Amino acid sequence: MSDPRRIHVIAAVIRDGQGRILIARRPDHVHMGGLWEFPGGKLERDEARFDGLVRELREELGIGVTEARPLLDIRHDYPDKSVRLDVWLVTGFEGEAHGAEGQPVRWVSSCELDEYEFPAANGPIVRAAQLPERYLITPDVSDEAELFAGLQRAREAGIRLVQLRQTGMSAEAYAALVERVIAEFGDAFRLMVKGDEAPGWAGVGWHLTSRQLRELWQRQQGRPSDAYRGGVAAPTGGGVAASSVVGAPTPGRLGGAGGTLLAASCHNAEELAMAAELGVDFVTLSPVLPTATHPDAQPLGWERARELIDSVNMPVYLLGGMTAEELPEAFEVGAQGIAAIRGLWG
Ligand SMILES: Nc1nc2c([nH]c(=O)n2[C@H]2C[C@H](O)[C@@H](COP(=O)(O)OP(=O)(O)OP(=O)(O)O)O2)c(=O)[nH]1
Ligand SMILES: [Mg+2]
Repeated sequence: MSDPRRIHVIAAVIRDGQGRILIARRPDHVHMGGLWEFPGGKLERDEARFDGLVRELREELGIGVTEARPLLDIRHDYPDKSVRLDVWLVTGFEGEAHGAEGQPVRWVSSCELDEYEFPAANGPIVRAAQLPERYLITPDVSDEAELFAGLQRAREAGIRLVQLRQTGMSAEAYAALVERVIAEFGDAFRLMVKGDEAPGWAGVGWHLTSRQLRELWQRQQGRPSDAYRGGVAAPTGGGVAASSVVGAPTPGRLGGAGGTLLAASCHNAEELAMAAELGVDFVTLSPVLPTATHPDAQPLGWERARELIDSVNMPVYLLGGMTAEELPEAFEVGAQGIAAIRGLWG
């Protein structure tokens, strides 16, 4: 991050009250010209990050930022220049956004982001813009009615990303349960499932255990990308769609294809590096704080979590002792948000 040749760029995912996101088209003659982007530009010498954000959005869109927080901080090396893309989520602003420098701008839904061509570095930014701040992992419950009641409460609480985690079930019983959840909740959730192979339901994502991550990473060495995504059906639309960023580096990439999310559970730098190489859409990192379910595990703590998040270019959900109260701190260390079982099970 301290490399003086790396250009520090502030970019903004601006979200309006209807959840639409503003994108702008870069002029033809500039670096990455003609591609769509999240508005922003180079931080000036000795300028604070938030001040740079405010200045850029005033210059480029004629708006005054009133509410914003860090969303994702990534590094990318283009052949001709290296950038740090310091991306903020802007949820409050004054004025009407317009292309103040004559550039075309467009408000689009998070799914529609997939239809636009962005610079190669933007894959994880598009994903971060599409993913919510809370990731619910379902607890083991004694009966299905309890599970469905909890999912209903989660839907009412605005939770949109859910991992159906039911341990001690046969693969067949689990698959039948997934189908009942899809039938009941449809597009209300972006559903992530566990299992030994990529799920075959349209739009349902696959959350790898760290053991599966390692195995897939080992098998993937020297293999063409997408070798393990066979059987994943085409997206139905709705919910958070994974994007296919044209021009993105594809080696080893598994995530995103066909609108299906790929995620992995990580606990250390090595697992994060494997997840990054596989090109997963997002990860959970745990345990951040001590938890009742894993009393023996050594928690990472906030500062180690910050360092680990800093080392990768993808959205990270912090897991382990998290509740909605920890969200501000999670954002502060650079996380996408929090993942939790009990902490989000209202
Ligand atoms: N603003 C923005 N820049 C991006 C994105 N993705 C991406 O790779 N970049 C790169 C392209 C450029 O090399 C750099 C941003 O520089 P810029 O040309 O927008 O800088 P600026 O607004 O300050 O303009 P200027 O000083 O060159 O006139 O970051 C993105 O989504 N938004
Ligand atoms: Mg700019």
